[in-house]
Amino acid sequence: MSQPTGGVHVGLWWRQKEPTVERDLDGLGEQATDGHTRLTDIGGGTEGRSMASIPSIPEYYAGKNVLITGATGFMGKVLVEKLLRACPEVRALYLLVRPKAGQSMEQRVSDMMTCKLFDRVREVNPDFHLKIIPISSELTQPGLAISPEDVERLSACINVVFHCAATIRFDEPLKHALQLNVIATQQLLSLAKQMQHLEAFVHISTAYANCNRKHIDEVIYPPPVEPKKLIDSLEWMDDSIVRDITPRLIGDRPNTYTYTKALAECVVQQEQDKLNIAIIRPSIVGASWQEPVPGWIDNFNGPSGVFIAAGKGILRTMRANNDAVADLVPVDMVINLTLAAGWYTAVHRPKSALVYNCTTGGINPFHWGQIEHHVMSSFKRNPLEQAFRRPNANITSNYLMNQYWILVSHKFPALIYDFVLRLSGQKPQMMRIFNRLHKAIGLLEYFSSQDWEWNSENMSMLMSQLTPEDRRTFNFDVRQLNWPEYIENYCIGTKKYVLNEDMSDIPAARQHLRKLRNIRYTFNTLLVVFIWRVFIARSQMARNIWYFVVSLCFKFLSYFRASSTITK
Ligand SMILES: CCCCCCCCCCCCCCCC(=O)SCCNC(=O)CCNC(=O)[C@H](O)C(C)(C)COP(=O)(O)OP(=O)(O)OC[C@H]1O[C@@H](n2cnc3c(N)ncnc32)[C@H](O)[C@@H]1OP(=O)(O)O
Ligand SMILES: NC(=O)C1=CN([C@@H]2O[C@H](COP(=O)(O)OP(=O)(O)OC[C@H]3O[C@@H](n4cnc5c(N)ncnc54)[C@H](OP(=O)(O)O)[C@@H]3O)[C@@H](O)[C@H]2O)C=CC1
Repeated sequence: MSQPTGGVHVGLWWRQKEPTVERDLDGLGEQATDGHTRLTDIGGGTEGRSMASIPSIPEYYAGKNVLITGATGFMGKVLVEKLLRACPEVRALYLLVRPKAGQSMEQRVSDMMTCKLFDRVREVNPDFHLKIIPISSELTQPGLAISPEDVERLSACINVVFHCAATIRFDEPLKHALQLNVIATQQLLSLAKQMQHLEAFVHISTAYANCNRKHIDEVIYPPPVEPKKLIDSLEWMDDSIVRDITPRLIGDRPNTYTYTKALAECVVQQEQDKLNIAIIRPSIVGASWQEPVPGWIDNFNGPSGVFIAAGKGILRTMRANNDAVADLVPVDMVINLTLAAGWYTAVHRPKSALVYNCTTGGINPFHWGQIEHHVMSSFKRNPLEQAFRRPNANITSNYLMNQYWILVSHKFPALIYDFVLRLSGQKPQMMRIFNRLHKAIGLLEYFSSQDWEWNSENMSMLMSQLTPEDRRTFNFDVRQLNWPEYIENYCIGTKKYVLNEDMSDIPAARQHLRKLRNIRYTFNTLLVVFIWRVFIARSQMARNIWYFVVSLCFKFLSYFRASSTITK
């Protein structure tokens, strides 16, 4: 297994080309209607082209057929919505979707379109669903399980591919993660090579694909192992052997997710001579910043589950470094950058794949300690319904301290709660919830306990290439993020969109927190009295101290009463 050494500096291409790419904003008006036809005729690179022929982003996507994988996922949905809303002239979106949980792929797509996320686009264009064409596909199957007719159809019409699908589970067995994150990517690239009018292939990776490095440039690093060799070797091994050798294979990466995403980048890079490729590497993708609504989020992944568990008062302690940068990036910014990168790749046709580290830490840093503070105060202002305890989570980098608080603040209350449930004839559940929570946060701690430095020059370069109008519509300027406001909206978003709680119930939720506070005070008082009673029953010294304190209090009281009578 070869260890990553240097990197292939594909990110430098733009710096050589930059002086030639100036925009003639006056020329753009002319392009609005026919920009796309001209672009499909361009043969490689922007050299020698009239600056006036560069369309804006919506102009570019006008009339285009776009293929999207992972459209039913968190980021895929935001991508579909934004494309439909900000590029209303896009011709069609072909979504590769699989049937799931007893639902056909058509049913899943039509359910997706009724979701709140699409309210804004529905207002502007109630018929937006006519532009969505679901294609049945199971990415883990040979040929992606796309029918020959669909392959023909896609080959004939697709102009841009966005590959978002992946398994993002940290505990995914290596064989499955490899199948979906690497082999499916390989198969999609083969399909892309058959597409006669393909202008850009955008692959969504992760900023943590190379988390075994502290400084990460916008380059594709040599893979930990040649993907083809690994695929061939794992093919004949049974699952238990693969499970046994997984830790050796992933080496200094924390999980199969980051490992297979690194391999996928290598697979994508191998095609860079034949296709126009962009690789987007977001860090920790969080709720939306502004669009389509602030705070939109629909899952428990990454920090969202942690915030919810803290807001419900379940999570009281977690291992994280207060001073480490929390590299969160809002989903709408990631999607804006993705669409802009698709445009740039198709219009400028870089000679090799460009990598965009889509991160915030280097430009507008915020730390886990600050996140903890703002999450807690936000949930105190806007509490979640039926909290288990008052929100009060603390992060610590000290292992022993964390174990102590797990015992005192997680396991002990869970035992008491389950005991009460048992007494009332119900099934105990709290310990089970805590065990799952501990598993989840155990998998996240790697990312919250250290920080990384990402170079994000390509992101800045891309921004400099946009017209002022596109910069507003496809805003990914992370300097504009106001973190406290963003975190507040994020917490409210988890309440509204993940837990489906009504904002009008906040007074009742506050009342519930007050009740919990009173229960806690009463419980603590009873506990102190109980311990003290046990103590003074057994020790003469404790009794002496007790009488001394009581007589002291009595003397003070008499003194204040006497002095207040004199002053009257
Ligand atoms: C105030 C403090 C501030 C400090 C705050 C620090 C935050 C520090 C974040 C770092 C974050 C790094 C992120 C790296 C950046 C990427 O590269 S992004 C990719 C991120 N990927 C993930 O986050 C996936 C992680 N999740 C997993 O691997 C798996 O879900 C887990 C955690 C192993 C759990 O597996 P499982 O026990 O099999 O559970 P799973 O089937 O996933 O879910 C079962 C149910 O529990 C729910 N659930 C899942 N997770 C949770 C959860 N965490 N809570 C509650 N319910 C949950 C599911 O929705 C599901 O519900 P149903 O559909 O059954 O109704
Ligand atoms: N979320 C994050 O914080 C980050 C995500 N990323 C990357 O962004 C991309 C999108 O992530 P995100 O939206 O959060 O992930 P989700 O888990 O929300 O979505 C994954 C998508 O992939 C699809 N998919 C999974 N397996 C298959 C399959 N066998 N056949 C067909 N489709 C399948 C899912 O479809 P289905 O609905 O059928 O399951 C779903 O649409 C991924 O590549 C991820 O690595 C990168 C950095 C951070």
